[in-house]
This record gives sequence, C-alpha cells and structure tokens, in this order.
Amino acid sequence: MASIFNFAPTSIKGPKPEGKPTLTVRERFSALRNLPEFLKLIWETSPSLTLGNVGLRLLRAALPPAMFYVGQLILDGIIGLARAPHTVGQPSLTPIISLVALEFGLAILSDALGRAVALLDSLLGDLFANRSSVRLMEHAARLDLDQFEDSVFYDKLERARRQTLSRTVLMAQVLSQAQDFITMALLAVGLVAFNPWLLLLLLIAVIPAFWGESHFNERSYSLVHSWTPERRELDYLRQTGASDETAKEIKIFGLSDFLIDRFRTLSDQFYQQNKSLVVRRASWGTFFAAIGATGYYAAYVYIITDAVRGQISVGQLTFLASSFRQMRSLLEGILSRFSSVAEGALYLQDFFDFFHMQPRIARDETRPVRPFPRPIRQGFTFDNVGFKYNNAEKWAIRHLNFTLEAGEKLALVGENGAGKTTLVKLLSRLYDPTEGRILLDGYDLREYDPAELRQEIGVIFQDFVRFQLTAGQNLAVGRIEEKTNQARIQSAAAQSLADTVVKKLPGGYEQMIGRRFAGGVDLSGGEWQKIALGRAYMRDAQLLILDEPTAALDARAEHEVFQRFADLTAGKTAVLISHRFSTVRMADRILVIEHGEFVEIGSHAELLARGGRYAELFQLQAAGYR
Ligand SMILES: Nc1ncnc2c1ncn2[C@@H]1O[C@H](COP(=O)(O)OP(=O)(O)OP(=O)(O)O)[C@@H](O)[C@H]1O
Repeated sequence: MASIFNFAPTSIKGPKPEGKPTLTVRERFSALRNLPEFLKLIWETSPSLTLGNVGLRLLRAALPPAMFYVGQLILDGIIGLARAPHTVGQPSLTPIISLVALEFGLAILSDALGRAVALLDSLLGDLFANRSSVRLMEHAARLDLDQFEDSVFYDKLERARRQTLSRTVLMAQVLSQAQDFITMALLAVGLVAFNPWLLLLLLIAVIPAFWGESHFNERSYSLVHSWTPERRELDYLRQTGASDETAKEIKIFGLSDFLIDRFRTLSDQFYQQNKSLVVRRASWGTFFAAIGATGYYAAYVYIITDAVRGQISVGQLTFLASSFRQMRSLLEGILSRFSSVAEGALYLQDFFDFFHMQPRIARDETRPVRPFPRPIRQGFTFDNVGFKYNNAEKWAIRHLNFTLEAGEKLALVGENGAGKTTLVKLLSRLYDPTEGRILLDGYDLREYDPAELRQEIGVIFQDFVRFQLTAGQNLAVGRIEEKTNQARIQSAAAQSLADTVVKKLPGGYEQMIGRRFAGGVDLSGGEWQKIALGRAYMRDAQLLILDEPTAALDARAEHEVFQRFADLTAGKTAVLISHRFSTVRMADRILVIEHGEFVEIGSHAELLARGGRYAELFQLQAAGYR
C-alpha cells in the first residue's frame, strides 16, 4: 500500500503521465453495457419514484414542440387579422386570446413538471446513494481479510465509494437523455417536413463539439482513475494530520510540517495536471461551439430567405427558427451528455468491479456443510500447514504439525514476527493455509460453515478495536445479538475485571468511551484491554483465543485475570499468546515457534527440563527480574 512514510522511487516525483492509455471508441461504447444493470438498481431502489419520474419526463418532453406550434398559430392568426379587409367589421380576437391562454397554460405546466422532475430526481438520487452505501458496506463485510490487505482492493473500494454519490447525477443524465430524445424527435418531424437537409446540417455542425466533449471526458476519467492511490493518500494525510488518534504523536514528533508538505506536493501536482486538462477543454470547447453556431446561423439565413420569398408564413418562420434553436441546444446537450453518460458508464465499471469481487473463504453452496461439533472432541490438527501472505516473498508459517487438543490451554511462544498471530488467524479462518490443511475433529476446516466456525471461536487480538461506543456496547460487540442483555454484559465485565473500569465511569455502562463524540471519556491502555477481554466472555465460544491480552495490564491485574481465566474456561479449549512467561507457564502445554516453524511443544516443566529454546528464553526473562 502506498504509504506516506514510504518515499520509494515509485512515489510521484515528476509529472505523472496523464492517465492510462487513451480508450478506444469501442471501449467507450462498450462501457455503456453497464447501463442496464445500473437502471435495474435504480428501479429496485424505488419502482414508484422511478415510474413517476419517467412518466413526468415523457409528458414534459412533448411540451416544447406543442408550445412552438401554438406560437406559430398565434403569429399567423395576428398577421391574418391585420391583413383582413376592415370593411368586414371588427374581427374577433377570441381565437387568438384562447391560443395565448393555451400557451400560458402550457408554460405553467412545463415549469411545474420541471420542478416535479427535479424533486423526484433528488429523492430518488438520495435513496439510491443510501442504498448503494448499504450495499457497499454489506459487500465489504463479506470479503476476505486478505482482500482488505491489498492496495488494489483499496483502490477499487475507494472508487466504488466515490461512485455512490456521483451516480445519482448519472441517473438524472440518463433520464434527461431519454426525455430530450423524445422532444428532439418531435421537433425533427416539423423540420424534416420543411427541409431534411437542414437537419443534416445541424447534425454535422454539432459533431465537433460532441467529439471534443467525449475526448476530454475520457481524458478526465483517465486522470482521476490513475490518481486513485494518490487521492487515497491525500485523504489519509488529511485524516492523519488532524485526528484525535494521531494528534499526540504528531505534536510530540513535530510531524505536521512533514504531513502538510506531502499533502501540498501531491495536491499541487494533481491541480496542475487537472488545470492543463480543463484549460485545453475550455479552449477547444469554445472553438467547437463556434462551429455549431455557424451551422445554426447558416440554416437561419436559409429559412429567412424562404420567408422573405413568401414560401413560408411568418408563423412558420418563428416555429422553424425556434425549433431549430431548440434542436441545436438539445442535440448539443444530447451529444455532450452522451459522452458524459459514457464516462459515467466507465466509472460504473469500477463500481460493479467492486461488487463482482468475491470472497474465497465462503460457504460452498454446492456441498452440504459439515455440522460443527458440539462439543469439539479431538481438537484442531495442523497437518503440514504453510502460509504466505499476499505479495509476500517469505513464508509466515511453514511445515507446522501439531494438535491443539480439545479442552487444553495452549500457549504460543516465539519472538516478534515468529508467526503466532498468523497461526491464530488461520485457526479462525480469516485466511486459509497456502499449503497443508487444518483439521477439526478429523475433517478439513473448509468443510465447515465459516460463519458457524467463527461463532464458536472468541478471539481478542492484540490490536483490538477501540470502538467509539458506550462501555456496555464495547463489551457487547463480543456477542452483538446480546446487546440489550444487561445481565450478560455485566457478568462478562466482572469476569474480565472490566467492571472496575465501568464503576469509575460517570455514566457507567451507558458512558460513551473514546474522545471522538460529545461527552466521550477516554480510557488508559490497560482499562481498554479489560473491556476488550470482556468481549471474550460475552461469547459463548468453544475455543477462546487471547492474543497478548494482558500486555497493558499491571502485574496484579494480570495475575488475577489469569487466575480467573483458568476457572472460567474450564472444559474449553484456549490459545494464549504472551511474551510474559509468568502467564505462559500456566498453560497446559506451550508451543514454541521460530521463523514460522515448529520448534518444540510441552508443559512448562517438560520444556525447562529439556533445556531447549523455551528454557533459554525463560532464563533470559527470569534473569531480567533478578
Ligand atoms: N498482513 C500481513 N501481510 C504481510 N505480511 C504479514 C502480515 N501480517 C504479518 N506478516 C508477516 O508475517 C510474519 C508473522 O507475523 P505474525 O504477526 O504472525 O507474528 P507474531 O509472532 O504474532 O509477532 P508479534 O509477537 O510481534 O505479535 C511476520 O514476518 C510479519 O511481517
């Protein structure tokens, strides 16, 4: 992942090439195939709002030609009256007044419809954005942990996230496109009846503007696309530079200038590249618009000539001129919108790409799942297990063979980076082994439903999450279905010593903890750890895993926690990771790993007697206390 602390040669130094290689026209068109799926999503968001929106737009599409036609009738009527011989008597104005009233009615209707469509657009857009965000969160929750650890994934997630809001614009564009098409077709009927060549002239005149729009939209998409990692980094810098979690270290180490410089450099580079693009776009846009105007005025002169020669009436002249003007702007709008719709469809590709990513660790729907053993009889057997992280060169774990017996308390010992946490992640199927397999009661872990497996496992990681929630909710996350079960929350708190922490909080279990939200109270590292430990007791799991659960606890609290742990987990299987041998020695057996490989296993006494690696590490730590 791109990091601000990693100024590798890959970081941007000089100007970045502007985006990916240019997309071909075919690629641009083929992105349009995403539209039906997109429209389906809009429909599913709210069938009634979608129907209402389309219906009103259809009605509105027919209004401009109707109004122009009424305008023509009014003008011709007036001229007819003016030319009529006055001897016949006072001519009646009633038909003309009725026509004006009709045009007035149509004008009011058109305005009301426009506002109603805008209203429905915004309501539907809001619903769509909310629904997309929910789907995004749901889908992200299904994906595997290693997908989250991949920067390509983050880029996709980022692009999809940015899509949820801007897609509502695309929705309005697609619908407006259809509406304008209908208006244009109706106007074209009148124009073709007069002279089909004029329609052709109009089309040719707007093609350069269309091409220009389409070209620059594609360049702008490429620029934004290729800048995704840097934009993510910009967000990261903005967040890191000003957040409650980082303020302490940023002040102590005086990092703000460093972060701001990096932000400034990156944002300036993006600004410069974007500026050069928008300036070119504006210049070419002006030129192409002038070509469009030339076509329009050529046709206008042609129509005027016909009117002067008396081949068409003045009413027809205004009808044609208005139709022509309207068609030109409609056509320009349609064509330029077409390219932004095509651009939007390109972005949709990113949106759908994210949704098409599938987790690998999921229940195999084609095979019946093996029911989870209750109770576990034999335990978990590591059968030559090896694991390599994505994009990692070396094995994190290799050739691991041992059995975690049902009901035993196993401690994992090894130096930093030995592979202890990785082993635990494999046990809880956050990852699957790269080679070998893990058996539960003799069957591959993959044969069980991962969701059921995780229900039976309670893990507290060393980097547990400090949720900005109330104290009670922070405990309840261990079993969120029980969030209203106060008795259970309190009993879990008592077991993990978290009750002593909660007692001191002004709001007790209702107290918001963490500093992010109003009224929040922060806790010390050890106090947070007691709360996190409580999560393990909230869970009624058969296997409990504590990954350095006591590192931040004082000596007395640690001793007490483990005294209780032994009692509370009687009959359950437990795995403990700790660097403190006072804790480790309480386990039934201790597994020592080094560089991801098995070194030895046995009870504290056995391992000491053996005089191997464990004995050496133990003596080393004991010497420190002497
Ligand atoms: N998400 C990851 N992606 C790539 N490599 C990783 C990842 N997590 C851990 N590693 C690497 O895998 C190896 C084992 O890491 P692991 O976290 O299992 O060690 P550990 O024994 O728990 O260490 P510690 O005592 O420091 O917590 C290390 O070399 C580490 O750099």
